[in-house]
Amino acid sequence: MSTLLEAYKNNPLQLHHLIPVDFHSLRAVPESHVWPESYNFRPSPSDENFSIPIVDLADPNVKDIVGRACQTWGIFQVTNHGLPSGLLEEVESAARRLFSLPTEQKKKVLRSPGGATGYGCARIAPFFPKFMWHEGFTIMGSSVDHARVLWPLDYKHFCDVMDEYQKHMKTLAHELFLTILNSLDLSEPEKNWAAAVYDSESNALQLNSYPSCPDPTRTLGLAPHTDSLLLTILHQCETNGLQTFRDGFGWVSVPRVSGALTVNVGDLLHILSNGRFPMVCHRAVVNGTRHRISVAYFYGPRADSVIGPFSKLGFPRYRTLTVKEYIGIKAAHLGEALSLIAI
Ligand SMILES: O=C(O)CCC(=O)C(=O)O
Ligand SMILES: [Fe+2]
Repeated sequence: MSTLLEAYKNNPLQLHHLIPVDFHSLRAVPESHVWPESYNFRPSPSDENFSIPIVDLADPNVKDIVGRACQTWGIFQVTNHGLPSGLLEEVESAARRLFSLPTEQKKKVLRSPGGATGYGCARIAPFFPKFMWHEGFTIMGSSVDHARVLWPLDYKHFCDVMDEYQKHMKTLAHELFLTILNSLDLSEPEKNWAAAVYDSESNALQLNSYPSCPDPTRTLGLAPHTDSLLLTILHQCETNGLQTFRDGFGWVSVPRVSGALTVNVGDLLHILSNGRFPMVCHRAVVNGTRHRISVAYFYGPRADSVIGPFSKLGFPRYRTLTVKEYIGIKAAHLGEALSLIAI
């Protein structure tokens, strides 16, 4: 758990990068949130032969299918993931309840400048010239301290839903991680070692809110980034908005498939795979009429684990370092982090 917290403490944010504007009071997109046209928010024209893989986790060949999806795209959607029915709807409605609170109330649980949990702008904000049409709420472990402030008499339901969701995400993420390890050509000891050492410890649940926007073609919900840990499992609730960058093609939409979850490779898994799994640069666009919610679960290893390319995957492209060190480099350099550890 100390991973993210320590890295963030050393890279505190300024208040203007921490407090989202009151989106509901805006009738137009303010200059501060207008992004240059070079960001071109429209995805490349869709092509049926060029869409994100959908993987049925009950498929007997799941190991090969997931391995191929990680290598070709680094991002895929999963069905038959075993989440109890109703939990996806419950987490969405709990998130909506939070974001529909008055701004002054949400600010009572504002993330501290060097903190990791609570309400605020996306952590990547300082790396970009414009502000994002986004507000977020980050949970690591229990959400009870913040929920008690938000709903002094009625916080339990929110906490129960978040606990239950995290419990199921942890199980699913670990299963996916084992499937991915099995798909790689590793020795048995190396595989077993990785499965034990990298079992989830540094996890975070990120609730994202993208209020409906008067001019969605001029602003961005979440700027292009890669996720830092091993794997991310994303629930896009109701409204599309996620896009992923594909070399030689451009931005590709990741349309939501009802009941499916989106999985993407994070930086640490890219490093472990010695670059075999591509970096997954992605972003979120906003909607003109709908208030979009997404819920991201970040799955990562213990802070003190040492991470480096698996020895069977060729000459190492990255140096070996602790997870804590990598997260610190990412917090200070964002998109440059991987090149800073390249050999
Ligand atoms: O909202 C989305 O579709 C993307 C969210 C995301 O990339 C993140 O939380 O890291
Ligand atoms: Fe992300």
